Amino acid sequence: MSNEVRYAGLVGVVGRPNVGKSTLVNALVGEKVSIVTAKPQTTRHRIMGVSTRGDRQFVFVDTPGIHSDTPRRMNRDMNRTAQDAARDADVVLFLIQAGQWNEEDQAILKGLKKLSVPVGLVINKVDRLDDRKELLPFMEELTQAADFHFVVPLSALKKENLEPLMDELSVFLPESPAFFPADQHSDQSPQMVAAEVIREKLMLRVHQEVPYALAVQIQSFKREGRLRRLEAIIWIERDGQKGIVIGKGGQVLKAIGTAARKELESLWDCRVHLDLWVKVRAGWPDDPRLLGSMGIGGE
Ligand SMILES: Nc1nc2c(ncn2[C@@H]2O[C@H](COP(=O)(O)OP(=O)(O)OP(=O)(O)O)[C@@H](O)[C@H]2O)c(=O)[nH]1
Repeated sequence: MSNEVRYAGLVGVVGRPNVGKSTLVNALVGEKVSIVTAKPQTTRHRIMGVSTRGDRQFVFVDTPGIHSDTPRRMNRDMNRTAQDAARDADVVLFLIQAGQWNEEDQAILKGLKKLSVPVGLVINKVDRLDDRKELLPFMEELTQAADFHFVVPLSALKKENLEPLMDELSVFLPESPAFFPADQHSDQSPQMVAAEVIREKLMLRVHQEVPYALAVQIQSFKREGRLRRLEAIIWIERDGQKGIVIGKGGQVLKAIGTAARKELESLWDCRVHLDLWVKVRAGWPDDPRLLGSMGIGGE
């Protein structure tokens, strides 16, 4: 049997922040392509995860959470990316959390109804329900609210019920040659991966003290045989945040650097030398040039 790809398409993944979009894409693709933290709004780039199975290739467009209020430029850019992703897709997965339905979900559904793209509903985090019988009335209510092409309850975290979702999705892939080689799982450059991994380690350690106002820019990236040498800048908004990110005697920054280096070494299977610098630029979330250089929107 030939394994050549005959059907390939884009699967948009939308949903309010923190419903588990990144976790789902990572689980479906089978490796970590998008960073996951417990803090909402961690996904900024339009990251693709690619899964090739036999003659079918699924390209997941893992979008930032769609937000209803958008006071700052960064959020506006994120919103636009999310909507573009949904419009370009062959099929859209609308993620919600089991047992929860709020105004944000409602607003996203309203936006999706305007698109002429088929939408399937994914009810994630079913493992958090005390009693799975609660799912039935919840599913019934939602299927009355909209005409979804399919509804799949699952747990992205526990990797439960993922196969039925892939079966549903495969019907929507148009006839097309592959977009990516079968062994490729992501369209991200190593620089983007490095920036995301560093930002994940940062968020895990300092997000309570420095909410959102953090960005990572890779300043230089060099390959020297089996070593990759990176210099990265951590941008913060205020001088007062420097101490938090650096920590007493540089301890916090050192821990972040070590954690990021170890993860990159295992991802890339080579040695990594990582230098981190902390710099202040007031108002960076409103600076289109800086955002553009980090791959977040920009004009
Ligand atoms: N219990 C449980 N937790 C989950 C499940 N899926 C995701 N989570 C958790 O929910 C949190 C948010 O997951 P993400 O995948 O980052 O959510 P997201 O929708 O991509 O979030 P944004 O990037 O902010 O848009 C993380 O702490 C995940 O571990 C699930 O099936 N069950």
